[in-house]
Amino acid sequence: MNHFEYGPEGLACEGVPLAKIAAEVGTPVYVYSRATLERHFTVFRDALALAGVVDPLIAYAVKANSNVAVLKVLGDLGAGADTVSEGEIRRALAAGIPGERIVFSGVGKTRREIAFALTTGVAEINVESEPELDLIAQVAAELGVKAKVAFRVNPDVAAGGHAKIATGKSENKFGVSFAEAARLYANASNNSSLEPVGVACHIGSQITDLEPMRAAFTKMRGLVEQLLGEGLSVERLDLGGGLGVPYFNSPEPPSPAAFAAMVGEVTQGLPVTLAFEPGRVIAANAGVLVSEVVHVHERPEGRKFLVIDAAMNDLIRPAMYDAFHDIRPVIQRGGETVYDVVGPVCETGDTFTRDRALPPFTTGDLVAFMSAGAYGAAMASEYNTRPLVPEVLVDGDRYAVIRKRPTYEEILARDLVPDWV
Ligand SMILES: Cc1ncc(COP(=O)(O)O)c(C=O)c1O
Ligand SMILES: N[C@@H](CCCC[NH3+])C(=O)O
Repeated sequence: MNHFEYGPEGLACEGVPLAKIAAEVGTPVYVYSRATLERHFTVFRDALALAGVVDPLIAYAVKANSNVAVLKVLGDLGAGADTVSEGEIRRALAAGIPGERIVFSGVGKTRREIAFALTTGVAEINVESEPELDLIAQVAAELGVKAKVAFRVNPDVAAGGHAKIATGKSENKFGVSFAEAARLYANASNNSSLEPVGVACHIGSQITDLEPMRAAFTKMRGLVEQLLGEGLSVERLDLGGGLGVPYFNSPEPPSPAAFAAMVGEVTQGLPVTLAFEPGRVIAANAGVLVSEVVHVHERPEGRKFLVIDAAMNDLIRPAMYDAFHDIRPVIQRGGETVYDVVGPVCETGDTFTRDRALPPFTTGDLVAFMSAGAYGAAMASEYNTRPLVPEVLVDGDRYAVIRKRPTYEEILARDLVPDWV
């Protein structure tokens, strides 16, 4: 079931034409389908259940799309939250996701963030290095609490995909080395301020091949068995996120069912519960970015630029990772023209695509960037003082603005000019 389909009024999200949202909210605007978010989460959850994974913690990776309304849709279905900052923990809590379903990851958690996480009773703080373990123990001792920690282990497995988002090799900054994990786990078990609850791994994002995951998870299984064999208590194995999604021209990723079957095989009989941190697979294809054509600029040398009102600050994935997003006309039409699609920001990198065959456009036409629900709005900025792009959630025939576009007054009020300037 696809919730972004053409109807009589052009491309629609569920029952709401994107042209209607663009007219009422303005462009650029992110539009998300509640039904798709729910379907992606339940497909992931049901696939795990079918593969025999009992009672997993599915901690949605908040970084993919951190709007509180989106978190609430997922939280209401039982999702937990994988977070990487105090801000993300606060968002998850605001969406009603309880501390016991929150995982706190990240290589540079500060003293303040650790203290905040401990007071909210998160399910596990994923420890990424030995100095961090020491800091967590110190903060927990000061607060008089026992910190539940899991060790994020770097399995030294290459996951393929873009180098900027690979995390599972020992040259990357993430996680403690596989060789150190057992020693650190044992040390933590002897520290009265720490309660080691498990081990975790996450080898990268937009992974389209199950084999590196299988290799990493098999190593993690070995580690759990080793720890249990040493008489240590291990409750949870967190297998991270990273499952890829179809971006139209990309290699077809494994389905959640194939992923879950592989997980079921690798972890069969292991006496621990499993946790997962899926982000993109839940949110990417639940959202689009709608933008309006500002000009069509044709050079005498032949290149045609489609200048639109969205820019790299609104959707940075093409500029940052050379990512491909399918671009569709909101109103279908025939014919084909080859365009470079660019935004108004003064950087050559503000190019969404080059030499893309699209239907012919004129000023005022609307385009939709597909698969933009993950790492779209969440990575947006106000570069060039372009107001942060608004977000809309569609539910059947109705929609709500779930993040409003800031006014220029609000933007300017954040800058404080001291009286000595
Ligand atoms: C620790 C951790 N967990 C989960 C995720 C979510 O990844 P994805 O959106 O690829 O599922 C990431 C980002 O790659 C991450 O760094
Ligand atoms: N932001 C990246 C993914 C990074 C994953 C975060 N660990 C993207 O858009 O593809």
